[in-house]
Amino acid sequence: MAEWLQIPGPLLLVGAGKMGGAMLDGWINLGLDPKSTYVIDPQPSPEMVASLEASGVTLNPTEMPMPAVIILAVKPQMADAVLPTLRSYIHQTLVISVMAGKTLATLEAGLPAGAAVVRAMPNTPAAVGRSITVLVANDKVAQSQREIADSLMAAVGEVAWLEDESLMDAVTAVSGSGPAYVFLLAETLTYAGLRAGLSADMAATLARATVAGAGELLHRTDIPPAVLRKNVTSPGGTTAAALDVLMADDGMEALMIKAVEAAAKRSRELGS
Ligand SMILES: NC(=O)C1=CN([C@@H]2O[C@H](COP(=O)(O)OP(=O)(O)OC[C@H]3O[C@@H](n4cnc5c(N)ncnc54)[C@H](O)[C@@H]3O)[C@@H](O)[C@H]2O)C=CC1
Ligand SMILES: O=C(O)[C@@H]1CCC=N1
Repeated sequence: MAEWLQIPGPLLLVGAGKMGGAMLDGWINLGLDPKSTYVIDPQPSPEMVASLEASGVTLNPTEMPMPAVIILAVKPQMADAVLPTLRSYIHQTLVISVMAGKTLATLEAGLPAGAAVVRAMPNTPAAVGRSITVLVANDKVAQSQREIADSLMAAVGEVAWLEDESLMDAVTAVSGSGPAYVFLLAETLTYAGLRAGLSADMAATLARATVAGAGELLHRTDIPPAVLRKNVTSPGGTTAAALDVLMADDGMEALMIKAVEAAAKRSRELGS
């Protein structure tokens, strides 16, 4: 096992859906020991069942050793039902919740007194090692547990820590939900290509390669996105004509501000 993925005991994932599954895929691919990895999920997808069987991870164990780490990746609406069921699995255990909106105080209230809790907001590019996760810890988290949380999330991408938990709603709205905005860009570019006369296949291929290529360029250089945009834009050219539309007063910036505000508001609502 790679040194950065060494967990001092079993890992239990509660909720192996899209986000939990993406992280687990990343960890298993990067050497997490499947024999010390357990999943609780009453309704896993057939693909998840097949993937767990293939990797040797135990699904819905009837008994298991006390976990060192629990990853909580059920829907926020399930928190009240699920948190009490975890009490018997918690003894010097680090609980990492990725649930949108659910605050450290809410999580602490549902867990045994003194539980070490980290709230994390990853995103689904974790499945390919390209997540960005923001974490915030309660005051029961030991330095060694902070390092475990950091290692797990660093194994699937970039990591940043916050001191001010109130910023997690904005984080969720920007990077937690953000991949969906980018996928929507690929979808809408495809549709626009169709409307411009391309075949469905050609439009989808061009849109996918363009979004992926532009993302890769952004990833591989420190050049600010505004400069990369200007590098595409010849004065009086085709891009400038499109950007006149996209950068109008009611264009992408105004829309994105509204979208991020809506997501942050929903995050706050899910927390209450
Ligand atoms: N999907 C995303 O991009 C991100 C999701 N999150 C958070 O991750 C959490 C999960 O979201 P998704 O994976 O998208 O949802 P999902 O619906 O794909 O996965 C939830 C999983 O929980 C399982 N589940 C339901 N009841 C359960 C129980 N009692 N015990 C154990 N498992 C149970 C379901 O069968 C399902 O497989 C949410 O709290 C969400 O806020 C955070 C960051 C990004
Ligand atoms: O849509 C949601 O609520 C979750 C949280 C961030 C991404 N997906």
